[in-house]
Amino acid sequence: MLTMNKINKIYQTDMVQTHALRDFDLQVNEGEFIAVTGPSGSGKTTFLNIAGMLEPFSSGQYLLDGVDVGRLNDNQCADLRNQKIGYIFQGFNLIPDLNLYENIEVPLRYRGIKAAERKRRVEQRLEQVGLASRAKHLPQQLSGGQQQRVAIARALAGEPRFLLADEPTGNLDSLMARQVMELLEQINREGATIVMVTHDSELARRAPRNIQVVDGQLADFTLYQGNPAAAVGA
Ligand SMILES: Nc1ncnc2c1ncn2[C@@H]1O[C@H](COP(=O)(O)OP(=O)(O)OP(=O)(O)O)[C@@H](O)[C@H]1O
Repeated sequence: MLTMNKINKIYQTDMVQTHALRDFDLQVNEGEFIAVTGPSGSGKTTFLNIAGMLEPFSSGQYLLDGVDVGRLNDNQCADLRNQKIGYIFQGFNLIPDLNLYENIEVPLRYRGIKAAERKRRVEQRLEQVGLASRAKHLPQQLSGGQQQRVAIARALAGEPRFLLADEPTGNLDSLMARQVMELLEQINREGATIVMVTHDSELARRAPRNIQVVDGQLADFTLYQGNPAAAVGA
């Protein structure tokens, strides 16, 4: 589904150059659920943003379902992203003037989904994250954890085949974090491929595949649970 070959990302700011990803290689197969861990500043968010086509890379090749992302223009990138990718942002990215219902509905409008289907999806996802009674509330009227759940509902409403999540449980207590993890596991069983960045080692261990980013590269250590054969490339 996703193949990255020798991806490099260099940020240039004033006098400072940061090599955030170095010859980054990764293959993600359809239906996988991968947890990404690693030290702060090691490049996890950069990798996720590039995978989600939210920022360009400096060199290398990124194939998504066989499409060479580096050859697409901005509009083509946006189309592909809309079709295939859901993204749960670290900072929620909710629109402050819209209520919860509207926040979840916005990306569905962009995709041209009809009103009745939009209503069905928004209500289903609000229910699923336990916020159905808050549909008319504005984001500022919610706690950080509740806003995080809205951001998750918004990503899931798009029914993406490929879900990228940056610290989706970062603002949640441990009970809510487990519930979010169960939600992601359910979405994964329903067919979505998931890549989740997390600092929570307990949650990471629940994912069938763990990868670690260190200094902009995949660490040699890559732990596979439940499928030891995969660890040796079999
Ligand atoms: N927009 C940017 N401009 C310049 N440098 C950046 C930018 N974004 C990230 N970096 C740098 O790239 C490196 C990797 O950052 P990144 O956010 O990908 O790390 P991370 O592993 O997600 O960190 P954390 O776990 O703290 O969120 C860091 O050195 C960071 O300072």
